[in-house]
Amino acid sequence: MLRVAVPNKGSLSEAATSILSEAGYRQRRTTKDLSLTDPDNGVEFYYLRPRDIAVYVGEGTLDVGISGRDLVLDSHADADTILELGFGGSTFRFAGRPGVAQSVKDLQGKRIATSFAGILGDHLAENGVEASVIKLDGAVESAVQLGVADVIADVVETGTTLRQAGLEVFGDVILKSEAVLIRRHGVEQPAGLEQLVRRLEGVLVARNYVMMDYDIRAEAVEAANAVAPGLESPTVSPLHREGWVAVRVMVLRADAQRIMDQLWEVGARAILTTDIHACRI
Ligand SMILES: Nc1ncnc2c1ncn2[C@@H]1O[C@H](COP(=O)(O)OP(=O)(O)OP(=O)(O)O)[C@@H](O)[C@H]1O
Ligand SMILES: O=P(O)(O)OC[C@H]1O[C@H](OP(=O)(O)OP(=O)(O)O)[C@H](O)[C@@H]1O
Ligand SMILES: [Mg+2]
Repeated sequence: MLRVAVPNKGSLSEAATSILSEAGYRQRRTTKDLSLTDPDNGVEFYYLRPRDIAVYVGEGTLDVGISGRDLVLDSHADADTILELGFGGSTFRFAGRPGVAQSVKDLQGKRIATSFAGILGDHLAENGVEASVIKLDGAVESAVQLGVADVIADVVETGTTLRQAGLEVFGDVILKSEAVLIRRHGVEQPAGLEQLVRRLEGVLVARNYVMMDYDIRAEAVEAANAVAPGLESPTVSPLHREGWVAVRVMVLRADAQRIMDQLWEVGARAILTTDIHACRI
């Protein structure tokens, strides 16, 4: 059986369970369950902290897992990203009281609080900066006010927590993160992984794309294809009405309205978009 690690708590937990359910896998009913077997799909799920998932997968104890890119890099786990999952997006950034520093270069000799000592240490070393790293478990934003650190390096999503603590980001984004599916580096592909990846890719496509149908005069099809070329090639079918065809094409959900406008401009009519429920590309 394929052994899959799933975040049990925190920001990634709910979205990880939803994407697996959408991909047709059984998921645990209560948050107290530590593991769950899905015999029909040949998969065992283990519910663990996402920081620990990087370690289990890196050690080869579990075949694959869902974690955050930042957590994987922070733990220096021997794991590769197989698939970016499109949720749990965040940035990892420096922040401090207004004016305290402009960039990482200003941090020589400073005290920096963080829960990501691995990423911070790597970043300081890359920039040739020596600073003292104060390792905290959470609520890092309070470290400045409470006087244990001069600045912090922390996960920033909306920036609300920073603002509440009277802090501002400074310097470049250290890392952009999102939830990722990981497996141990350099081992043979475990049985069942290909199916899991294909199913998850199917969910991502169904989430990110819509199906667009329209009617157009045959001579305008090329112009319409230039606007919406589809993933491979649009399906063009004859219509009963002479000189007209029906076209079916997948487009990015985020671009759908703009593409409908442009298709209309080149002569498309009866333009419809529909959700894709599930797919294999
Ligand atoms: N707003 C957010 N806050 C924290 N982590 C976030 C946020 N958005 C996305 N993430 C990502 O979630 C992962 C952290 O998950 P984890 O469960 O360890 O912490 P958490 O969500 O802060 O949970 P906890 O409540 O235990 O602090 C990281 O990959 C991080 O980048
Ligand atoms: O930019 P924002 O949208 O405010 O989100 C970022 C904050 O959310 C997380 O904290 P969490 O609530 O997980 O608490 P923690 O610091 O104790 O982990 C993270 O550590 C930041 O503090
Ligand atoms: Mg947290």
